[in-house]
Amino acid sequence: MTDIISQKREMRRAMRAARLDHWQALPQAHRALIFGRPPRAILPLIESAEIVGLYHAVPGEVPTTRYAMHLLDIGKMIALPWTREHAGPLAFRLWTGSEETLEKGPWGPQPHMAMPQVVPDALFMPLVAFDASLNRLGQGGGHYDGWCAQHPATRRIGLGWTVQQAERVPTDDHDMPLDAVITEQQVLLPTNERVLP
Ligand SMILES: Nc1nc2c(c(=O)[nH]1)N(C=O)[C@@H](CNc1ccc(C(=O)N[C@@H](CCC(=O)O)C(=O)O)cc1)CN2
Ligand SMILES: Nc1ncnc2c1ncn2[C@@H]1O[C@H](COP(=O)(O)OP(=O)(O)OP(=O)(O)O)[C@@H](O)[C@H]1O
Repeated sequence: MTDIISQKREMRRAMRAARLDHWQALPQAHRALIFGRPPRAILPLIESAEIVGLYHAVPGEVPTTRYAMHLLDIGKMIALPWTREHAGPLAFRLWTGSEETLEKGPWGPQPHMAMPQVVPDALFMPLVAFDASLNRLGQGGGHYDGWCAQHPATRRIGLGWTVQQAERVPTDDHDMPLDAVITEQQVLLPTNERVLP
């Protein structure tokens, strides 16, 4: 086991716990409201996108329900992660925005296999941890890493709570930095510019 792998494992453990604690402390009705719509600062990353990728949040993750509704309202198509099996590669399939059109997948609700597979032009990704250099730590399955490596033109936007910011996320050669991170307190951009959401 290389040092980076064990550092990532330890950071994942600590940050998953911090993420869940933070989420649990928020009143349920407030969680989704905090992330109402993508902040102005990231509009350049999504304005020309026809298809925007989101995710179906699990406990602890930043909720995406309001983003989904907003993106549909402004005429975007939205897509969600889809995998055939646990270890399977990640794909994206279109989503109508209705919970009823989702079915049970290996990792949770996902679009039906009959929905068209698409390549989102911009992708909102759940984070386990991030840092000021826009490095991302995910679940460790390599799902997003693999997909992003094959689709480098897709803009990568991380969603996380401020408590998930690390001093420095350990990185491998395959890790691709994000184009932006949105938290409940700020938007992090590559220039280290800090703006309010
Ligand atoms: N909401 C959501 N959807 C997603 C992801 C995600 O992180 N969040 N994914 C992101 O890739 C993909 C699914 N991959 C996942 C990989 C691992 C775990 C997970 O929960 N892992 C275990 C720990 C596994 C380990 O450390 O060995 C866990 O947290 O208990 C979840 C999803 C696609 N869909
Ligand atoms: N582009 C890639 N090509 C081949 N293997 C990769 C690639 N990206 C990641 N992997 C492999 O996937 C596994 C998980 O990588 P890593 O620990 O960086 O996960 P992560 O970024 O936290 O997770 P995820 O990408 O699922 O959000 C590692 O074994 C890594 O070698």
